[in-house]
Amino acid sequence: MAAKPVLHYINERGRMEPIRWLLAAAGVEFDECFVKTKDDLTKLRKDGFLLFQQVPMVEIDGMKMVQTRAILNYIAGKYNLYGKDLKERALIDTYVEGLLDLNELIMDYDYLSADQKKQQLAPILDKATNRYFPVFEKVLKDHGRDFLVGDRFSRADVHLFETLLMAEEYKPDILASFPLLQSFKARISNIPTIKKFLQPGSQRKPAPKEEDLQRIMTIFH
Ligand SMILES: N[C@@H](CCC(=O)N[C@@H](CS)C(=O)NCC(=O)O)C(=O)O
Repeated sequence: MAAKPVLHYINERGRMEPIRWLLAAAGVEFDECFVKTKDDLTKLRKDGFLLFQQVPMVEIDGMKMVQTRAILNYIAGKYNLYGKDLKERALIDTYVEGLLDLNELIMDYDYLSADQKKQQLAPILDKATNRYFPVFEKVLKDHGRDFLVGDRFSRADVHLFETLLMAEEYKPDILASFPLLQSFKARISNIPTIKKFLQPGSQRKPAPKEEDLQRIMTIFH
């Protein structure tokens, strides 16, 4: 049996969370080795495990992979979540890049101070509601299938689902004017691997707590 992938990152969602989601969606079990202090990060660097001195790093299939997108691409390709041909892959990439842009806004928001958060939430929610979600509502309408691309579940569905859940944390009724996104969410949440990852006690991470922000910052800066 192949070794489980090992994920090296802080015990927070950040840049690793889409990787956790994709592995979970593919039904792949993984282990996590948390970077808890600056010394832990320094050790990984000294051991030569971080090509650009950064995490996320994922040990998988004998490789020590860095760069979030490269890791996601590998997992998606390996577990058939990357479309049936190059054109589907191009479409999936387009959707995923848009979603990762939005995801990054939310991730950066998670690490702001309480004061900064007050100012920054509205523009992020505005972008989600007026720029990104209408695109996916229209894709679902025009495509008329259960999934965003082709006839099967792909990484685009996983990233959209993850992003919808995150946006709802900050505005629970954010999908009110997107009926197809609501039904998409209900459908995807019933896929067994996704259902499992949604259960309490899974390796899914919540938003970082205010009291942990300072400690997290000292690891990276
Ligand atoms: N492009 C990289 C960016 C990785 C990155 O910025 N990682 C942060 C943690 S989330 C880090 O390791 N920061 C320390 C540093 O850049 O020295 C990726 O997507 O993996």
